[in-house]
Amino acid sequence: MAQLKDILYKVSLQSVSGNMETAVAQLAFDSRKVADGTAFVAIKGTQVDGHEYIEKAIEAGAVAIICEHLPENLNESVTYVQVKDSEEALGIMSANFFGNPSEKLHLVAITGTNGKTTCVTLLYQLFRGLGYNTGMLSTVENKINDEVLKATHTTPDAITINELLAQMVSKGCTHCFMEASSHAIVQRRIAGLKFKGAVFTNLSHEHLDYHKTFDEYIRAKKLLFDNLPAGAFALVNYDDKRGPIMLQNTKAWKHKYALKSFADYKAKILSNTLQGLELDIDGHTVWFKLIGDFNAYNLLAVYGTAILLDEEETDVLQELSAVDPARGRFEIVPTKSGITALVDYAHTPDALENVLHTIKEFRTGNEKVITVVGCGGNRDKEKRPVMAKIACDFSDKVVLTSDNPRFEEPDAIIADMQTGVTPANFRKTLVVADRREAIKTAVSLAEPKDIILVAGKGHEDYQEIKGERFPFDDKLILKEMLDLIHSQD
Ligand SMILES: CC(=O)N[C@H]1[C@@H](OP(=O)(O)OP(=O)(O)OC[C@H]2O[C@@H](n3ccc(=O)[nH]c3=O)[C@H](O)[C@@H]2O)O[C@H](CO)[C@@H](O)[C@@H]1O[C@H](C)C(=O)N[C@@H](C)C(=O)N[C@H](CCC(=O)O)C(=O)O
Ligand SMILES: Nc1ncnc2c1ncn2[C@@H]1O[C@H](COP(=O)(O)OP(=O)(O)OP(=O)(O)O)[C@@H](O)[C@H]1O
Ligand SMILES: N[C@H](CCC[C@H](N)C(=O)O)C(=O)O
Ligand SMILES: [Mg+2]
Repeated sequence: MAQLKDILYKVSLQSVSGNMETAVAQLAFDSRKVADGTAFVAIKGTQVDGHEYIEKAIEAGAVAIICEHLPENLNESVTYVQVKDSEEALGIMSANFFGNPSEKLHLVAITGTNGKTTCVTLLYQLFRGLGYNTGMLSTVENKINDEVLKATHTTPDAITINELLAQMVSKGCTHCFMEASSHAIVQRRIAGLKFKGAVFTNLSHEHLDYHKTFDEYIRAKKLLFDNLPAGAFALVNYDDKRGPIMLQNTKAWKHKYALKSFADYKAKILSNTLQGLELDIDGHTVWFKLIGDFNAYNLLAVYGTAILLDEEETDVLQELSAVDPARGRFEIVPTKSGITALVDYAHTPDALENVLHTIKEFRTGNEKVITVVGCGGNRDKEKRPVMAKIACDFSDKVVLTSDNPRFEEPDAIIADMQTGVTPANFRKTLVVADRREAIKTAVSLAEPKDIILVAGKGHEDYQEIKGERFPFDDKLILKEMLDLIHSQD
C-alpha cells in the first residue's frame, strides 16, 4: 500500500479534488482490471477513450481517478486528479508505485526498426556469461535470470515493465536490457524509467499505419534519446542515415558504431558463411555464431554497449563469440534432405531484403531460392507491395500467403502485395492463402540443394485471425512437411 501523493511524485498535476493521502493498493489503466483500492488512469486509446470507463472503474472499487478531463459528476468518496498527459502520468506513477526499480540496476534500451530483439538477446546472454544476474524484456520472451516469462508486447505497458523490473531487483539483477518499440515511446510506456543508456540500430519503413508519416516515426525513436539524462550513454549506428539525428538533442554521452563511417566502435567483416561471421572488432579477430552482414551491426552494437558498461574488451569478445541468435532469426531447420530450410522474422522490407541478400551471397546459382511470405493484417499497408517485390527480385519462386490477417481478409492483403509484382516476375509467384498449405507447396517445389525461406513470423507460435490466436509455428510445420515430402531423398 502506498499513499496517492507519493505515487504522484514528479507527475505534473493540473487539479485535485479529494484526499491525496488515500491508500492505493494497485494501479490500473483498464477498468476490467480494477479491484478495491485501485488508482485508475484514464487513457485516450486508438480504439476507445478510457475516460468513458471512469464510472465502471469506480463501481469496481477504484479509490482514485487520474484523467485528462474531469467527469461532470464527481463521486465524493473518490479522489480525482487531473493531469495534462495521462500516459506520461501512468509511466511515472508505475515507477513510483514499484519503488523506482530502474534506478537500482543498469537499464539499457534498444530501439530501431530491426535488430532490437537480436541485440537484447545477445546482451542478456553476454551479461549472464560474464557472471551477472540479468533481466531482459523482449518481443520473444521476458527473462529474470533463467526464469522465462511470457511476453505479449515488444515493450510491455508501464505497470508491467516496472513490476518486472522490481522482481529483477528483488532477485539481485544488476542489469536489464529491454526493447523500446516506437509505439511504446509514443505511448509513454517508458516514462519514469531511468536509463543507463540507449542504443539505436537502424530505421526503415515500418508502422506507418500508426505513425502516419516517416518523420513522425523518426521523431518517436528520437524521443528516447532526447529524454536521456546527462550521465547516460547514447550509442547509435552511424552508418544509418538517421544515426546523427538521434544524437542531435540528447544530453547523454554520445557514441557511435559503424562498419563504414568513422566511429568509436568499428568492425570489419572478414568472412560471412552459413556457419557464422568472422569479424575484426577494434583490432581483434573473432568468430561469431550469427549469420548475415546485418548481424555484424548487431554484434558491434552489443560490443559497444558492454564496453560502455565498463566491461573488459577481451572478456566481452570471448563470451560474445559463444552466444546464440534469438529464436526465429535466421534459424536453420535441420533436415536430411539436402534442402536448406530457414525461418526468419523478417516482416519489414529492409529485413526481408537483408535476409534474401545474405542468402544470395551463400548460394551458388545452381539451386532455387523459394520464399514464403505474407504481410500482417491491420498493420502498415504501404509495405505490402514493397515486400512482394523484394521477395520476387531475390527468389526463383515466391509463395504469397497470410501472416496474422487479424481483422482483414487474407485475399485482400495478398492482392495488395500483388500490386508490387511486376509482369516479368508474375510467373514466379503462387498464391496460397492458407499458410500451412503455402509451406507445404514450397517444400513440394524444393529439390535437394534448394533454399526455402519462410519469412515474417520467426518465433511466433500462433496465427492471429479475427481476434483469436490459433497455434501455428513455421518451424514445426516446415519440419513436418520436409519429413513428409522429402524423407526418401
Ligand atoms: C495500437 C496500440 O499500440 N495499442 C496499444 C494501446 O491500446 P489502445 O490505444 O488501442 O487502447 P484502447 O483499446 O483504445 O483503449 C483505451 C484505454 O481504455 C481502456 N479500456 C478499454 C476498454 C474497457 O472496457 N475499459 C477500459 O478501461 C484501455 O485499457 C485503454 O487504457 O495500449 C494498450 C495498453 O498498453 C496496448 O495493449 C495496445 O497494444 C495493442 C494490443 C497492440 O497490438 N499493439 C502493438 C501495435 C504494439 O504495441 N506493438 C509494439 C511493437 C511494434 C514493433 O516493434 O514492431 C510493441 O511494443 O509490442
Ligand atoms: N541490424 C539489422 N539490420 C537489418 N535487419 C535486421 C537487423 N537485425 C535483424 N534484422 C532482420 O530483422 C528481423 C527482425 O529482427 P529482430 O527481431 O532482432 O528485430 P526487432 O527490432 O526486435 O523487431 P520487432 O520490432 O518486430 O520486435 C530479423 O529476423 C532479420 O531478418
Ligand atoms: N511487432 C510487430 C510484429 C509483426 C510480425 C508479423 N508477423 C505481423 O504480424 O505483421 C507488430 O506487431 O506489428
Ligand atoms: Mg523485437
